[in-house]
Amino acid sequence: MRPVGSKYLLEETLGRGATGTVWRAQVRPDVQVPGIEPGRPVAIKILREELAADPDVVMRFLRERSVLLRLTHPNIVRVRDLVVEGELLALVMDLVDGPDLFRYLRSNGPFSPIAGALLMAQIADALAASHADGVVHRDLKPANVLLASTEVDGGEQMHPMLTDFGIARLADSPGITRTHEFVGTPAYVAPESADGRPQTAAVDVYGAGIMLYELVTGRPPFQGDSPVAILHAHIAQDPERPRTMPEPLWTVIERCLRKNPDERPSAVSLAGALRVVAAGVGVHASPAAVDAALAVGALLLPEPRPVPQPELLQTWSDPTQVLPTGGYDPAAATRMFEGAEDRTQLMGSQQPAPDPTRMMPPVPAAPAVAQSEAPHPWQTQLRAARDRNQQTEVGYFDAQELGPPQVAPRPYQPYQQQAPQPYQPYPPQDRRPQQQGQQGRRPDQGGYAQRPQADRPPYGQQQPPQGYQAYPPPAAPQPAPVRRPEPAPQHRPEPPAPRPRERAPEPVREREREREREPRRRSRNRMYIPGLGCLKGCLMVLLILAVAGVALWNFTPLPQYWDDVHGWYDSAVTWVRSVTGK
Ligand SMILES: Nc1ncnc2c1ncn2[C@@H]1O[C@H](COP(=O)(O)OP(=O)(O)OP(=O)(O)O)[C@@H](O)[C@H]1O
Repeated sequence: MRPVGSKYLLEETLGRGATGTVWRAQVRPDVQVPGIEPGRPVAIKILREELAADPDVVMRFLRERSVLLRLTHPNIVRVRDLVVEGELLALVMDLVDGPDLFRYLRSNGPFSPIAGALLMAQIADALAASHADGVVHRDLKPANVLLASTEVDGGEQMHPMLTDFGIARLADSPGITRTHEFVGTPAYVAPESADGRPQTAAVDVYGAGIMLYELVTGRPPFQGDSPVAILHAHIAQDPERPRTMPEPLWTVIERCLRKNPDERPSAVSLAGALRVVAAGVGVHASPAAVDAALAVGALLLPEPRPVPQPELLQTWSDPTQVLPTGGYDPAAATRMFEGAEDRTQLMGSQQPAPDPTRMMPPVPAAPAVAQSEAPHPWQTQLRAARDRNQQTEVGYFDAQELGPPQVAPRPYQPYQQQAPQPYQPYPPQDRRPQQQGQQGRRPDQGGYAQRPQADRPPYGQQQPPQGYQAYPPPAAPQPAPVRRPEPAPQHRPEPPAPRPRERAPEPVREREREREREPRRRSRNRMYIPGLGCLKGCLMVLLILAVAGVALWNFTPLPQYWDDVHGWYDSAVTWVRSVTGK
């Protein structure tokens, strides 16, 4: 077993992501770590060297450790320790014995609407808890949900656990992303993140909407040939309702995927709404449950105006201050900072403005880069997007290679203009796992869709909106559009203030400057030919075989053997002929 830091022994690699490698590990026998029972295996995420070497990341790591350590919820993978020793930056977590949701989806196919809604409700619970604690996840995706299996009533039930809290924030460091990089996963990135606008808790709700869509359909709603195209789609495209998606579930997804973060529900209301939907789309749902599900739009209330959290703001305005850590004494981590005044000074000189969203304050700008030199957020975001759609991206993306957007922004279409898609019952071959012990029943046993439309009260008489505009039913023609039309070429209607792009300097000089200060740039394949690697391998094997054949023929007695074999063959033929007389 390989020692790591002074307290842990690594056993085996569990997986590798963009931000680090996760190991199965255990505490050294001679060491006591509060919260970790001796001998209990743990998972350790060792952050990439590049991150660990960045003073800003280290500083964030130290400042956020108390928040991460106290983040406790049944659906959140518990962080037990943060290690900062020398060049090592690592998070010690509870080990979850089970696949991640990404892998599960790939091997088992999509979930039924009920199972998907119930699973996401638990993830929304975890988000609600973390948002209440001032932590935005920022990289919600199936790969960051681990599925532990728990025993319930003698059977196994999947228990989703959200992991990787804070990692996206750590990786989104000026030192790391200074040269126009982007942290996130293109398929799950909220429009405001792609656009370089402030990220609040609403980015997680957007990610939850994307995940929910993917859970029940098997694919995310926005796709494209490249990360750039996907980012464009997040900003400019409206999601389309799949024909088999139950109306209440679509209402929830559509609200989570609103382009305007203020129109998205809070995580708390999302969790509640999903449970109402799960209870009302089952085949044996009671009429009252069906009605409640149909009126779910009224439950999707946005985040109330957040109150600044004094403790967090205080900590953030004074980076040298350490929050109480709830019994845990991360002395090793703190020691690392002794004598590192420069870093502290650097952060201290950038006091972030209090963030009214109660979330962690925005990433401070790199002091070395003057505002006038800063690239437009689009350059920043798009350059960083790379070719893998599912992994968190911390990459370099050259704006010169972007060219025009690959997904042409669609003109806005009010919801009512879309062809109404009648609700279809779930396909009978639905084979998705149902969460045991929940209200959900197999969809193929009749139900939600079979309730006559006439039984339902008219929409106007359903639960009134509670301080938030209810989403109109897709089938009912409404004269007024739900959302404001947005002019297609500019993705946002407002900006009264000049956009950063307009303030950006002349692009050629900008690119030259960036090239000078971009030591980490790697060469990129300009063209990707599928199967080229395999073809090259085959040709190489053929070449080696040919060379080996020539060598054998010329430098061994093989020709002699060949002549002998020939001779034997001729003799045999002659003998056969003489025997048969032919
Ligand atoms: N606490 C844990 N217990 C068990 N396995 C874990 C734990 N955390 C992560 N893993 C496994 O380790 C692998 C890598 O995790 P990691 O978070 O680095 O991957 P990722 O989410 O794909 O990466 P990234 O978010 O950086 O793109 C995953 O396959 C996951 O299943």
